[in-house]
This record gives sequence, structure tokens and C-alpha cells, in this order.
Amino acid sequence: MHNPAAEAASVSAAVQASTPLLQVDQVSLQYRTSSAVVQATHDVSFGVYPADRFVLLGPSGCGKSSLLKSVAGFLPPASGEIRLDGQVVRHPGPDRIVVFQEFDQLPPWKTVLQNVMFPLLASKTLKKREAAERARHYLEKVGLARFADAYPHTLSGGMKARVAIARALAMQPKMLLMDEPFAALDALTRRKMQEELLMLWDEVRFTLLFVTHSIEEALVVGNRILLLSPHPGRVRAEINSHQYDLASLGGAGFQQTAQRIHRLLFDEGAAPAAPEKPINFGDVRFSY
Ligand SMILES: Nc1ncnc2c1ncn2[C@@H]1O[C@H](COP(=O)(O)OP(=O)(O)OP(=O)(O)O)[C@@H](O)[C@H]1O
Repeated sequence: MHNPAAEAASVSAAVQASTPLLQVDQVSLQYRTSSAVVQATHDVSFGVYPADRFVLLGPSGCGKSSLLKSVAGFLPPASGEIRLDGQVVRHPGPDRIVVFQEFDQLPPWKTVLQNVMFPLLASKTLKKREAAERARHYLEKVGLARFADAYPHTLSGGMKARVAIARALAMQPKMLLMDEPFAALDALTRRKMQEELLMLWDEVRFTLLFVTHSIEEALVVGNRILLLSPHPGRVRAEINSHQYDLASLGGAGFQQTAQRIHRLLFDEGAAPAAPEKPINFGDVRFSY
């Protein structure tokens, strides 16, 4: 049956989906030290759509963390522009929350609940009672409701990671920014955290920008992956990876894609180094 309201809603959803939430446009990043200027990235462009799990992947020093810092508003581009929801990013803001790998950033004198409430109160987003309610809601989502009154030093690394994620999600940011969040965890816990992150995403559908140098992690966590060339980082290719999850690990298709990415990242002959325009090549967009 014809339903004009539903049709209008689906058209507006389609228009929304076709506009990137985050637009990174020809961004070059630099650090000025007393003796030199270090070029971290060169002319990097990409767009992140609502509910994307967008991964920045590349070798050490290619500027992944610098890009994340710039999106967070801590590092202004030397040239180019970053826009979130159409607004140029100039400063850090509660609409972009960063989760780092150092979970020991959780103040040890605050309980788990107080840790999750803290940014909500400090930013005056909510009053105490509402902040506690929201904090409990997200603690439940990460499976830590029973540990609300525990102190961080009594938690495992994986549990601290979950507190940090609950704390970030409780702010209901437009984007969650994660810089190698699981790198310090042992292999089993890391896999479990990846699984939990995907389950959380299934439920909450947040928009994620995720930095890693692990090809496997990029394929598992991301639905889109931007490959960056070594220092200074340039866009090498963009890959759709929505078909992979933890269950694909070890499968032939997964291995082949991982090898292809490895060649693109480390084999100088695999793709020309100087990027200009990305072209489509199956699920991989090479940059020439
Ligand atoms: N504060 C800084 N001052 C000067 N140079 C810096 C600074 N931070 C990063 N750099 C340089 O910028 C480049 C990009 O660094 P960045 O940390 O963004 O890379 P990365 O891809 O995240 O590396 P890794 O995977 O090792 O963390 C590197 O050459 C690095 O030495």
C-alpha cells in the first residue's frame, strides 16, 4: 500500500546516507619542531558516512594518529579542511570522543560508575541523577552493570577498555574515534574486544573512526578501510570490507584480501606511489 510518509522518510534517509558525516578534504598535516618541519600526511581525502566503521590502516609513521588527532580537533591541518556535519572542525568538542589505548587514563579514585559519569558532568551535558542513569545504561550495554561500584585497579585490561568505551558512548557523540584501542591487550582479549565492539555497534549504530596497523583487525572491525602509504601518509587505496567479521578469520577470501592489502601497503610495485585520482577496481579503489 502507498504510504507517502514512509516514502518521504526513506527518501530523506537516502539523502542523509549520501552525505558524509565527516569530510576530510585534501588534508596535509605537519609538526614544527625547533629544528625541522615533519610532514605527517599529504593531501589525504576521505568521507565517513553515518554508522560507518571507517578504518585508517597503514605502516607505523604514516600519519594515522595524526589524522585522528586532527579530526578530534587537536591538530589543525596545514592545508585542506575537515568538516563534521558541514561545520569546519577547529577545536575539540563533545561531538567527537576519543578512546585511546591507555585505559589507565581512568582516574583510579573514581568508581566505574563515577568514571562514566565524569565527562557528562564536567561538560554540563546532564545533571547528576540523569548522568548516573545514562552511565548505568551504557555500563549495562558493555556488560559491566555489576561492576558499577568497583574501582579501576580491580578490573582486567579488557574490562577497563569496556569502561572507556561506555564512557565515550555515554556522551552520545556524533563520532567515536579510537586510536589502536586494543593494541595493549593480549591476543585473546583483543579478539573478544573486537567482537564486543561489533556487537555494540550492531545495537547502537555509532559512527566509528578506528586507527590500527593490523590488517586483520582492520578487516574484522571496519566496513571501509583507507590504506595509507608510508611516511608522509597519502591515500593508497580504499577497500570495502563489510563482508568480513570474526567468523571470516582464516577463510580463503579473508586471507586473499589480507594478502592483497599487505602487497598494497608494503610492495612498492603493487600500486604507483603518487596518488591523484582514485579509480574503481572491484572492491578496491586504487589511487594513481
Ligand atoms: N608531536 C610530534 N612532533 C613531531 N613529529 C611528530 C609528532 N607526532 C608525530 N610526529 C611524526 O609524524 C609522523 C606521523 O606520526 P603518527 O603518530 O601520526 O603516525 P602513525 O601512523 O599513527 O604511527 P604509529 O602506527 O607508529 O602510531 C611520524 O613521522 C612522526 O614521527
